[in-house]
Parts: sequence; C-alpha cells; structure tokens
Amino acid sequence: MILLIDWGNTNLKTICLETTDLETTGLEKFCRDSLLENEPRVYGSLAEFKENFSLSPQQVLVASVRSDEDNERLKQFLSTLSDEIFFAKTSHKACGVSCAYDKPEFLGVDRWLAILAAEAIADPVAVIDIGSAITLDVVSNKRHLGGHIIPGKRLMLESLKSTGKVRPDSQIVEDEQYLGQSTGDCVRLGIDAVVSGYLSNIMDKVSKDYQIERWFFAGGGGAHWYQKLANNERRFELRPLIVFEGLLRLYLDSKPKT
Ligand SMILES: Nc1ncnc2c1ncn2[C@@H]1O[C@H](COP(=O)(O)OP(=O)(O)O)[C@@H](O)[C@H]1O
Ligand SMILES: CC(C)(COP(=O)(O)O)[C@@H](O)C(=O)NCCC(=O)O
Ligand SMILES: [K+]
Repeated sequence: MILLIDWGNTNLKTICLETTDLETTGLEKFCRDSLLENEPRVYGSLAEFKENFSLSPQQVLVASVRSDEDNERLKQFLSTLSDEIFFAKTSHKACGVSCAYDKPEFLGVDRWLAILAAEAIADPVAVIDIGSAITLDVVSNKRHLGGHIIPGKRLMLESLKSTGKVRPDSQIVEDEQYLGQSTGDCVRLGIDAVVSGYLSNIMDKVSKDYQIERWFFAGGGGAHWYQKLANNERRFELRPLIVFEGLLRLYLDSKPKT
C-alpha cells in the first residue's frame, strides 16, 4: 500500500493506493481505475491524522506547503510507519514542464504538482485551487506561464475580524439575496461576490488569451465553485485529486529508471 499526503494550510488530506508496484501502475492506471470518484480523507490537524491513521504503507509520498518545523514533525511520525518517504519539491523543470518562477522553491509544491498533473491531460490548461488560498496556474506548451494567489474565504473573513470591528453574527441568507442586512450576511455575501467575480472575470480572460482547452477545479471549495460555474461547459472539470496525481507523476519521473 502506498500513502499519498497533501498537507495544506487548513487540512491534511490523504489517499491510499492499493499497490506496491508503482512502476507498472503509474499515473494513467491510477486515473483509469477511477480513484477520482473517491474523496480524499481529510484531517484537520497532524494530531488528528496521527491519532487515526493506523495502516503500514510501503511508501509515503508527501506534498506539503507547511513550515519546516511541521514537515519535520510529519517526517518523524511517518518514519515510524515506513522506510520510504518522498517529499516533493518544486524545481525549474520536471516531467518536461518548466516553472514560471525564477526561484521555483518559492512556488507552492501543491501548485507545482497540480500543474504537472494538468499538463499530462490537456494543453493549454489551467488549474483553480480553492483552499486556504485561491490559486490559479496556467500551462501552455509544457511551460508554466504563471498564475495568481488570492486569500481564500476563511483568510478574508479573518482579516475583517482582525479589525475588532467586524464581528460576523449568525448567517441566514436566502439564495437569491446578494445584499446583507447583518454583519454576518454582509461579510458572507461580500466574500462570495469577490470569489465569484474573480473567477468569472479571470477565467473569461485567461480562456481567451491562452485558448485554454481545459479548466480543472480542486481544493475544499472546488466542488462548490465548479457547480456554480460549470453550466454544462465541457472544458470544466472537478478534479479533487489533482495534487495527488501530480505527486505520483513527479515521484515516478524522479525515480532512477531501471
Ligand atoms: N464554498 C467555498 N468557497 C470558498 N472557499 C471554501 C469553500 N468551502 C471551503 N473553502 C475553503 O477551503 C479550505 C479547505 O480546503 P483545503 O483544500 O483542504 O485547504 P488547504 O489545502 O489549504 O488545507 C477552507 O480553509 C475554506 O476556506
Ligand atoms: C499559495 C498557497 C499558500 C496555497 O496553499 P493552500 O491554500 O493549498 O493551503 C501555497 O501554494 C503556498 O504556500 N505557496 C507559496 C507561494 C507561491 O506559490 O508563490
Ligand atoms: K491545496
């Protein structure tokens, strides 16, 4: 069994592959076996993961955007489960795909892996990850062209709360309503409008400017916004495991060929 981990700023997500032979399985089989229909397991903290995870994987592959300290704590725990631990890193080039950053180490590895996975499926392609942050990445002709980072829903809410003046109350909004009449409703509807406006605007522009063939949605808010925006648009796809797919692609690519 192989354990894949995606540790973001809010959650630690895992999936398990019931195989020990990645060489012959790989990304394509992984996708074909339609693991994509399964949800990852979501843990709210490392402590929760440690408490609840009791399997013994042969290999562990990790994508983490956490601090060195957190990664060290994770590594320590994982070393009690397995001898083979692979931490993915962003680089100038992997799997034939080049990174837009001059200093690739600063591009979040979750974004890098989603880029690698997306590039294996379509070209030109774009990824929207709606998690703690909302990120956009565009890839064309095996080149990562760049992207955006904006604060996610929770970070926007926390920045308002940090003023000490905005104390969101209970939220009771009708679906069609777009103006709030309480702090909670004003904040929720306002943040929704920011995300919605950003997504419609940028997807329209990027689609036209780069002739995007496919748009992949991921992250905790991915399903919600995919449903809001997809409208039977065949170019849009919800791909909740895209970081894991990229993790597998990078791992297979970086293994010495026999
Ligand atoms: N409907 C939504 N719209 C925008 N963001 C959302 C929505 N639902 C959940 N989220 C965000 O998703 C985050 C959790 O998603 P996840 O992909 O696990 O994050 P991370 O990878 O940053 O840990 C939460 O912090 C929350 O802000
Ligand atoms: C932008 C992110 C915080 C998104 O992380 P997430 O919302 O998935 O927790 C992460 O990709 C990251 O730490 N990036 C480093 C900065 C950069 O990509 O330029
Ligand atoms: K993420």
